[in-house]
Amino acid sequence: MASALTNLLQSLRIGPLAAVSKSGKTGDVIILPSVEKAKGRIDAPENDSFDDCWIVIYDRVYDVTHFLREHPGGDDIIMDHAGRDATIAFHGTGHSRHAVEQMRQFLIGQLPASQCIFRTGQNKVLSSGIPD
Ligand code: HEM
Repeated sequence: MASALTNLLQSLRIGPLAAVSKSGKTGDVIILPSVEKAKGRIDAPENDSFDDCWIVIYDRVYDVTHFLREHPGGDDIIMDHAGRDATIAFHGTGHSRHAVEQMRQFLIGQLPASQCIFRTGQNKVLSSGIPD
């Protein structure tokens, strides 16, 4: 029952990120192979604290731990979405092109294809304005 509820919350994108495990099986966040620093952190279960903060925006996973305190909109507003999907909040704020460019440096991974709602399996974005 607990897992059915977790699945429902995750499909609504309001639950915590799927646990990241070493197995890399479906349902896990896919860590970009090029991101060395992520490797040692793969066991971290939640990634929702000031010391370890990941958010999802447009199906991509960002490690914003070191950006939190520099964020022009404040750290608290990002912490409201820590370990969760922040797409609606990010989009609703109407971030500039500069903000979208800046976001790239924090990219560490992507949701599995089955959980992506802004991209096809071939990683093609489904609408303009979404970072490719
Ligand atoms: C990696 C992710 C993020 C980056 C790189 C980022 C970057 C920025 C930047 C550069 C600005 C200045 C205005 C602009 O250029 O658009 C800004 C403002 C703002 N951001 Fe973010 N942001 C991120 C995530 C978020 C999230 C998840 C929220 C959640 C609601 C958020 C809320 C805001 C708000 C409310 C402002 C307006 C601040 C003001 O004008 O007083 N941001 N952000």
